[in-house]
Amino acid sequence: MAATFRGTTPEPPDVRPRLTVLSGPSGVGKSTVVAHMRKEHPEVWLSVSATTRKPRPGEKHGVHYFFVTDEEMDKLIANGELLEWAEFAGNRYGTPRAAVLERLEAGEPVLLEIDLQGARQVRESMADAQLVFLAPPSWEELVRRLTGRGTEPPEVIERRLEAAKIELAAEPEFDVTLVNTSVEDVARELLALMDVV
Ligand SMILES: Nc1ncnc2c1ncn2[C@@H]1O[C@H](COP(=O)(O)OP(=O)(O)OP(=O)(O)O)[C@@H](O)[C@H]1O
Ligand SMILES: Nc1nc2c(ncn2[C@@H]2O[C@H](COP(=O)(O)O)[C@@H](O)[C@H]2O)c(=O)[nH]1
Repeated sequence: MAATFRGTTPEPPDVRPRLTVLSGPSGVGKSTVVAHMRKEHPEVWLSVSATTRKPRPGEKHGVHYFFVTDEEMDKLIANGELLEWAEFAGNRYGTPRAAVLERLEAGEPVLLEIDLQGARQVRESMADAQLVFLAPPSWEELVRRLTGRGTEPPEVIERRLEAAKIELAAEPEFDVTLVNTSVEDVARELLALMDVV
């Protein structure tokens, strides 16, 4: 299992945090890992974010995101309905607060897949959250994955890669780093960190 941990394999804490945040540069494979993990462990509850980004082909409202207008996002923010929110590569994204708190209250394992700015906000508001950084095996592989996904035009890829440089530099702020060489290995390690298996 230690194969994809960078640095020392962390000791399991005595009391596991129940909220886990998965972050990492765009294209590193966060959604792929989470989808793989939830196929076998649907009991892991993944927060569905609100975003002003337009849906990609195949993305469904309420499943992949709540796709909202700028005005709707303004209201969510103004009404304090988001646990955290950030602007990323020209769009806004945020985590609906109520659903997360309900699931935590019910004692369920809760996962957020969000960017660095959001992870920092969660660290501030929920000190016992576990912050996991997903790193690419190399910069070249990150570029290959983001480009190869084929969902963004070149100028958006450029913006995301600029953001990726900042995100990669912030790796030491996280509790654990997993290197996404193998989706299966990382999914298994994430489940273990969440105390699901
Ligand atoms: N371990 C891996 N090896 C090879 N390719 C991978 C691996 N993990 C993910 N990928 C591929 O990399 C691309 C990006 O993955 P994914 O969309 O999951 O990234 P992401 O981190 O969720 O991106 P974003 O933050 O932009 O939403 C996809 O085409 C996916 O199939
Ligand atoms: N701070 C937040 N970041 C979020 C949230 N939901 C998703 N994200 C992150 O945005 C980027 C881009 O996502 P994409 O779907 O457009 O590729 C990526 O890093 C996501 O993790 C959120 O609620 N808050």
